[in-house]
Amino acid sequence: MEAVHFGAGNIGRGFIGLLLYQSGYDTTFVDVNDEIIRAINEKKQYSVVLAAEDKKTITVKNISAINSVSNPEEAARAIAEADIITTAVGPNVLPIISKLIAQGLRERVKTNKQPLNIIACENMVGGTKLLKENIYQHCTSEEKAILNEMIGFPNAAVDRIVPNQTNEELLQVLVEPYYEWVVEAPAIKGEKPPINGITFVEDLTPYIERKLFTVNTGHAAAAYVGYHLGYRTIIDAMKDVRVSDTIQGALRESGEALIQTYQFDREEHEKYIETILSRFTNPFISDEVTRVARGPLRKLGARDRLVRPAVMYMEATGKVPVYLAKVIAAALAFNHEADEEAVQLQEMIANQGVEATLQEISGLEAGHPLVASVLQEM
Ligand SMILES: NC(=O)c1ccc[n+]([C@@H]2O[C@H](COP(=O)([O-])OP(=O)(O)OC[C@H]3O[C@@H](n4cnc5c(N)ncnc54)[C@H](O)[C@@H]3O)[C@@H](O)[C@H]2O)c1
Ligand SMILES: O=P(O)(O)OC[C@@H](O)[C@@H](O)[C@H](O)[C@H](O)CO
Repeated sequence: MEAVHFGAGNIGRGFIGLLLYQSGYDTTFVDVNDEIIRAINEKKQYSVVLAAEDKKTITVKNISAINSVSNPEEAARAIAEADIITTAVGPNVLPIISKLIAQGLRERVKTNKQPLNIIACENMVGGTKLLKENIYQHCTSEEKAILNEMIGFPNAAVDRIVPNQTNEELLQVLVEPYYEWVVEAPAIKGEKPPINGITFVEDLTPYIERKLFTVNTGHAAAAYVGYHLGYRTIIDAMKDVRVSDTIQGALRESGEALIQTYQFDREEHEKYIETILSRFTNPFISDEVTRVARGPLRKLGARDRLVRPAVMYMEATGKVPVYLAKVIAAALAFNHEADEEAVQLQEMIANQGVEATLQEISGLEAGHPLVASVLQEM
């Protein structure tokens, strides 16, 4: 079985690539980072180390890589022949890879009548849907009609903390032992992809929202408040009671919103929160706050981990969140110079003020009580 995976980064190598290998796939990574691409083609394997006491190491084999910028024809050919396509490139990159995928699918449908599934493994609601919409922008109505029959676009939720890597061996990747990959079954075309480790569900919405508004909301709280207080890593930030109190409060608020919206069992949800907090304090992982805080414009978006659970909380309880407002305020203050979105955010604030900036990024209308609550925390 042949897999094409876009993005040979942390999640690509440390999670999706590993599961594909363990399920019997030969994987072609498509990326733009020439150093990584050359290393994959030269070594033809890499190790995944589990961040736990025994540092269990798994060798991932049967891999190759293609540079989509210098060799798009070869990448399109791989897409044409693939049995599964996955991505872990970041939400902002999905529109960029869509033209190449459209080109590969166009070649594919001329000769290959097998159904194919494309799964975007990104931290967002509706990642594969967004990718599909972008692919379809490059297709004619006739092509779209054919793709509708042959290509499945299931949305997915992925969960595994994979920090930025600084290993002597370039391709080696350290990952937490925990993982969850949930895929929307009704959108699949043909047989379900035989990937060990995927949980197929009928309705993904509660799963992706529970993950994004608990794991990523809590993580963002640790990162933005931690950055503000001068911490470099998540684990160090978590030791500060001002950070841990804010996380607890933010997860109580997002938890209330999730429990009331999706009727999750309260006790089960509290256990889920505990598990997540223990993952943030895994002593074998050093995760930089700037990685977790990356892309504040995306993270302050209407459907992302801060504003959406805050609005859901207001809809569910009629109250304005306090802790989520604190985290949104800390996110607005994120000014890390190496982060393009942070630089852009600070320029927006300097030009038009905090209130107008928050409204523009989050889509909250003027006079929204959440805006006032955030401004109080600045
Ligand atoms: N790291 C985590 O803990 C984690 C966990 C769950 C989900 N995610 C999600 O997975 C996705 C990837 O995150 P990551 O941490 O692996 O990031 P990363 O930066 O480590 O990896 C992204 C990879 O995509 C490549 N890329 C960029 N532009 C490309 C293009 N045009 N074509 C092909 N490849 C391109 C980069 O070179 C890089 O290798 C994000 O959506 C993230 O939110 C990350
Ligand atoms: O990848 P982002 O930028 O959406 O979010 C940063 C982290 O919160 C994220 O990568 C987590 O480590 C991951 O979502 C855990 O499953």
